[in-house]
Amino acid sequence: MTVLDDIVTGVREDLAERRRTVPERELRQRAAARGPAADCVPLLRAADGQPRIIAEVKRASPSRGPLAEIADPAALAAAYEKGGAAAVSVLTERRRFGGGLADLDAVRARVALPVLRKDFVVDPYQVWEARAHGADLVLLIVAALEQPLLADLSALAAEAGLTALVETHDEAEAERALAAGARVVGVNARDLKTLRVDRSTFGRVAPLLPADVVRVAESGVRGAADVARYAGLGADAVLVGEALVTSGDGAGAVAALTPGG
Ligand SMILES: O=C(O)c1ccccc1NCC(=O)[C@H](O)[C@H](O)COP(=O)(O)O
Repeated sequence: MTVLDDIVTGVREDLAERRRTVPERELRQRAAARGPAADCVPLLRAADGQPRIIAEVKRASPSRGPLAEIADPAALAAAYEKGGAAAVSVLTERRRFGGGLADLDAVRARVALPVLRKDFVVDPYQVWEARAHGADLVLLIVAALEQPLLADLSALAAEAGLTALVETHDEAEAERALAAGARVVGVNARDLKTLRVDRSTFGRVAPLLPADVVRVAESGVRGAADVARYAGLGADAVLVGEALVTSGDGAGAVAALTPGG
């Protein structure tokens, strides 16, 4: 079993439990009551050659184990906002990342920025759940989804008013993301089988993406030099987790990623 399979198995078990407590129709009502989500495409497009920073609330990970005690995720998100982040990503997967919907609720209540629900979305229920809890964006991982389900979840995200960040790891997955209608495509440098980070992945995959697609470089960003290199390769936005949560200064660490920005 791959790490991804293992994570998704746990996600499905946790999801079954939540579904017993909160029916999907209630989530749809709560999503509708939220009103429109942020229009994320323009907000994530690079401006004047400066990529946007998507700053992540990440407690732990399969590749690195526990990363940081985040006692107050809302305060961390507010620090990211102060430092100039364009959006906040919140990992809501519980078993391997230590996250949860409570983190999403707390962050949503504190910041005005677009918020990404970062999870392993494999069921329409999770899309409604994302919007019901105030997310503006939802992650769809191509490697975790057969093409018809990827297309269905992309369409459902749009119906729920969410922007889908469709995550890819190679050229074939980029083709699948585009075929599913993605307008925001992530290229994740972390291989989901080995968990190794290969920062050359973005340079191979991004040229396949049309100019009107927002390109997001994900994972393994250690500092401003990595951000600048991704900017040179055409990244609109860069998603950063570990380097920020381990910095001890969320605002300063975000600001330092784009020193000229
Ligand atoms: O972070 C992991 O170990 C991981 C393992 C398996 C699937 C996903 C994983 N991470 C999710 C992410 O995509 C990252 O949290 C995100 O891109 C930020 O990465 P980093 O800056 O390297 O923390």
